[in-house]
Amino acid sequence: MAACHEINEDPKLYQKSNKILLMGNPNVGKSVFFSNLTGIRVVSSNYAGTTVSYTEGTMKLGNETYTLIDVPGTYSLEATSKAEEVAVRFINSNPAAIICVLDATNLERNIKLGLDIQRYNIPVVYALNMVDVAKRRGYDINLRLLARELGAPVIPTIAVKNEGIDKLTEELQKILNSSKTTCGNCASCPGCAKLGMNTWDRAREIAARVRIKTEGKPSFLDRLGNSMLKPWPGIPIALLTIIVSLGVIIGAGKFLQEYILGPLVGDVLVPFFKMIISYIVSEGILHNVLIGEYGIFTIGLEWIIESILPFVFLFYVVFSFLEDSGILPRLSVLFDSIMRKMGVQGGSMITILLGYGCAVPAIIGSRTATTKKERLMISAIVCFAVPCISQTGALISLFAGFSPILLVLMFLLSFAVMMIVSSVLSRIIKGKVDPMIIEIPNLLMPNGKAYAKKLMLRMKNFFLDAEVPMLISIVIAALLKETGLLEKIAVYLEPIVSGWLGLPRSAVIALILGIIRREMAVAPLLEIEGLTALQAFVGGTVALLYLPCLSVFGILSKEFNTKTALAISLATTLNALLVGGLINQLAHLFM
Ligand SMILES: Nc1nc2c(ncn2[C@@H]2O[C@H](COP(=O)(O)OP(=O)(O)OP(=O)(O)O)[C@@H](O)[C@H]2O)c(=O)[nH]1
Ligand SMILES: [Mg+2]
Repeated sequence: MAACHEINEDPKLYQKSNKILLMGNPNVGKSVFFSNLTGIRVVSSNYAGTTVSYTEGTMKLGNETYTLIDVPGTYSLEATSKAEEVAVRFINSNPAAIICVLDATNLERNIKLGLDIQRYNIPVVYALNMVDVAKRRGYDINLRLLARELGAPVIPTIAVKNEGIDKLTEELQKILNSSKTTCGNCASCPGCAKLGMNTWDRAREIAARVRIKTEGKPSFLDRLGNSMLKPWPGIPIALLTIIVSLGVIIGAGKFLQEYILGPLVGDVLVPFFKMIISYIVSEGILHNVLIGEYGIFTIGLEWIIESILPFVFLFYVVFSFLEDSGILPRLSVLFDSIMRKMGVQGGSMITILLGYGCAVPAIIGSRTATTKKERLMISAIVCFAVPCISQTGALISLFAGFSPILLVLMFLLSFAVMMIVSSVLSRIIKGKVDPMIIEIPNLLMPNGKAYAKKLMLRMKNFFLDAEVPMLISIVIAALLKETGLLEKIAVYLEPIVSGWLGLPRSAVIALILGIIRREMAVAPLLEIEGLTALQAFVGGTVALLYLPCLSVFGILSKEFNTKTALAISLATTLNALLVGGLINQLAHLFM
């Protein structure tokens, strides 16, 4: 999903009239509301900081059309991160109204933000979301009292089930049509009467008054959620989660590859396209680009559908479950001390894990980091040592012909590189990393519909954003081969490719195409006959550590600057060639 989290900061949007802002603390359900109200699918996950830039959509209320904006979550209106800066900029941009989403299970800090927003004198309606989880935890909320304190309507909602949305839009319409704003300084409403009081104290006091305890025992999910935070049984559960996740991705992926997609490609699709295209296009370059050795309909289908797709699909099946259940932030707490050794805080683990899907959303996701140093550290770690899932799929396919131990060794090697690179960078990069601040969300059973929609969104993004550049790189491969250019380039790179890395000369194409897409640094190796286990390992190592693809280069330039993107690209390439070459040379020395 190369560019699926594309950010689009259009300054004109801040000036637009008729804006309605969806605001609130992180992880309260704003993006689910946004999808429900606009019909536009955006990613929502059960941890703070899913939306780090905004998304806009249109929404009709009566005869009026409004621009609804999914604003990044914010704990306060004093921006402490890049994502929060966006929220503050929006509230100061003269919106027509705000839908402030409150999490019923975290009343104090949600009411605190609600009170802060109240002071802006903008028409607001509060959605008290996650009332189902509050009920599970054994309490209700006195809505009338809360509405009185906040000086605006409060509507109970369960966003994932679309409950309460109609009532919410009805109230929204009413407040937009009335001239009354939330709270001026009227001295008669409870809010203004207590204006002198510290907002935190007021929020605490209101939360205590509106919460009504209904029944005793916490549910199984709440008890499990709490115990997962302690080393016992948290660490065994975490390890089991990791093993099961990898087992599903690799095991089920190989099954899909071997028994379903492999035969589909090899026995049905490739012969079918070969037959049709041979009939239409006669021998020549076009014929070879389409169905030749590096043809789109031969190798393209094989690499994309057979070697990569099963792993991408299963990665998102597993990862989306981990995201929506609230397991990931719990893993971050348990692994905080390891992450600290790498010079980042535990919470950044989620962002780095995102990189195992694709580096682009991980780099954008680093916007939630509270210091520039941490943002740079996360982005660099992802570029240096985290393979994207397409590349992992290609690596699994490459090592399938040898031993699964190679795959384990490759991942151990990437962790070692990650530790070394991060400890060096944490010394080089100036600045500081804040102590861990991570919000632990409720443990949730993912909502089936929301989960399926997210999976579909991610697969759609994979096909649109990742596969187009991959097809382009296959065309380039075919052209390089057909025009004889590949041979000419290979001569220049031979000392590195064959001399230093010990790879066959034809592996040069992997280094060229790897610039466009990460998995393309591996895929051509699948086609080389007679590759030894050592060559496969060295080739895989170079590919894994090699420079990030073009989309990553683009996002690094955008999020930081071109100098940073160039520095990271150069450093990763040198590192890849150095480590790959050393493995080859040492292996020859000892074997
Ligand atoms: N049980 C339950 N889950 C909900 C409800 N609303 C949202 N969720 C889940 O809560 C999680 C957070 O939802 P998001 O829409 O990503 O939250 P957000 O406010 O956009 O979060 P940020 O983008 O991080 O600020 C997701 O896993 C949703 O599926 C609800 O009413 N009940
Ligand atoms: Mg969101």
